[in-house]
Amino acid sequence: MTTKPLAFILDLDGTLVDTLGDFVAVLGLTLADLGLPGVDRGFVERTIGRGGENLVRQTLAHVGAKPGLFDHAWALYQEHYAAVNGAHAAVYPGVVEGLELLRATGRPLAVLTNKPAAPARELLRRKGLDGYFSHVFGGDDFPRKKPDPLPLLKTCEALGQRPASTWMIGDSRNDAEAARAAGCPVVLVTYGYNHGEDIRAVPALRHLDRLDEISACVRA
Ligand SMILES: O=C(O)COP(=O)(O)O
Ligand SMILES: [Mg+2]
Repeated sequence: MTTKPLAFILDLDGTLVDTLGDFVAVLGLTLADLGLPGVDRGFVERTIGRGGENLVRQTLAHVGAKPGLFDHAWALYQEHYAAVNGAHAAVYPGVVEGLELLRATGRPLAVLTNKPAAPARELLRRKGLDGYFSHVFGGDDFPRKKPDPLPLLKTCEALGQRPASTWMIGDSRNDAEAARAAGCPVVLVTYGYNHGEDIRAVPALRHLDRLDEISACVRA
């Protein structure tokens, strides 16, 4: 039996906000600066979710860049990301309604993303979502990122709740693996990015097509 949720941790990219367009634009600008060929949207969609550094590394390898370019590429990427952040991104349908439902439970909500904390907080602010969360943690707030359980355990600690009572809501097996290892029940949304694989194959308490379908889980 799953314990009643006393707190919620939500992923950002692919769960709250569709940021694929931002990643595509930022990588395009970064690669153009480096005189390298661009990458297609499908590649970006399959590769996001493990943090920006991983995305830049995978992209450089994908386009056959010479070794040793990472530091320069990462600096350019971060500069472009700060400028573009949110311009090609949209809050998914059902997210505001879902956050309202979660807020109405009176339980605290946190964001835990692999995106660095500064652009994550700025994106939430630009999209009007920042008011829902007591804590926002990014990929650079802890020594390890999801799918490692450490960031989830630290977020539970900050929320003052045991992992068994803290639900993780995410869009990828990264979130599910981190949650399982931390001991948090997991709910998965079906509309995000899951490394090109069907998220329904990943075990979860529930798979939601919209975040506001969470009402069926929290009402009981
Ligand atoms: O990889 C990223 O930058 C963000 O990923 P997440 O918000 O889905 O954790
Ligand atoms: Mg995600």
